[in-house]
Amino acid sequence: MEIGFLGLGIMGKAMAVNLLRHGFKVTVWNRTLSKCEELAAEGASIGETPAAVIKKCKYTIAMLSDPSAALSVVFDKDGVLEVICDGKGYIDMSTVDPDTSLKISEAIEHKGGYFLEAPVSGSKKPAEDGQLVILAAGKKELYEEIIPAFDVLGKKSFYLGQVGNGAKMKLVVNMIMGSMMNAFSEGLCLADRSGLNCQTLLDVLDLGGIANPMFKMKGPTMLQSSYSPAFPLKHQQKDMRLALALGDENAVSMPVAAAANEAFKKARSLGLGDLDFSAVYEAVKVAEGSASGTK
Ligand SMILES: NC(=O)C1=CN([C@@H]2O[C@H](COP(=O)(O)OP(=O)(O)OC[C@H]3O[C@@H](n4cnc5c(N)ncnc54)[C@H](OP(=O)(O)O)[C@@H]3O)[C@@H](O)[C@H]2O)C=CC1
Ligand SMILES: O=CC(=O)O
Repeated sequence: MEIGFLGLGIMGKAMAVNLLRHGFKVTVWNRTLSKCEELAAEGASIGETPAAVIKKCKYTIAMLSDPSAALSVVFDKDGVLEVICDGKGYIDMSTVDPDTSLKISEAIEHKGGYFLEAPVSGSKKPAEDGQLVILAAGKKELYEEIIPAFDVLGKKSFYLGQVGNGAKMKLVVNMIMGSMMNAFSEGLCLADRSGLNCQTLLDVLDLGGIANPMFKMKGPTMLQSSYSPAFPLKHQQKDMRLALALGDENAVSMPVAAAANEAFKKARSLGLGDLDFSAVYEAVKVAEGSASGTK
């Protein structure tokens, strides 16, 4: 199966490498074209534009930063829409809002192409290990045809029905994750400020009912203030913002998520947006520091 791949960031690069290592022929494109070289060394072909990739491949996957990137790659000059046609499939695995996905889906189907949204849960390591959880929605036939690739990229795929449902599911999951990361950061801060040993807190958490892989993986690096990006904080804040918009639309009150979003915004304003999302701990520490200073 020949697959096109648009977007070679943290996730896209790992996913494209996985496909190559499992015998897929892959043609890649990235806005910063130099990033394609590493993939070429793994055996990928390079497409000069998104349109060139679509032209060459029956199926093309996109893994881009946000709604504006996802729209730009489809609608701009030399974009997907210029050449997509009958019999071609476009699978957008970026985390975007349902409206963005729907806009892309309608434009592609209008040209005779097939569309699937398929955002993923799981970060850099699961992407490298082919252990993502895939949240697909859209054209069922395309979902069935692309399963061999999904089987390489993920440990489980869900087919969720109409376009928008994959985006919504992903935003709900990441809204919960971002809120948890904030509660965790506040807990670490409270333990520290009240004279407890934070490593002991991690050990206690890991043995109880709220043990989870995220606390286990991020806790030790957070205690070392080490935030090499697996999931960039700016993307987590984008997901909180999009989840809150979904809440607005459905009149769902989400005060916990709204507070978490503020903390991620604060972290961005401190220049932490390109670090891992666990760097929100630094923003929480700053907030707690100024609060205790005014006591
Ligand atoms: N990292 C993670 O743990 C996870 C991320 N996600 C989601 O996956 C998506 C990708 O994440 P990740 O790989 O971490 O992000 P990165 O920031 O590492 O990569 C973003 C990619 O988008 C491209 N891009 C950005 N803006 C544009 C634009 N205007 N036009 C064309 N291309 C553009 C970048 O190109 P360039 O190299 O030129 O900048 C790059 O290839 C995001 O939606 C994210 O929320 C989902 C699950 C986990
Ligand atoms: O979107 C991020 C993730 O870890 O999943």
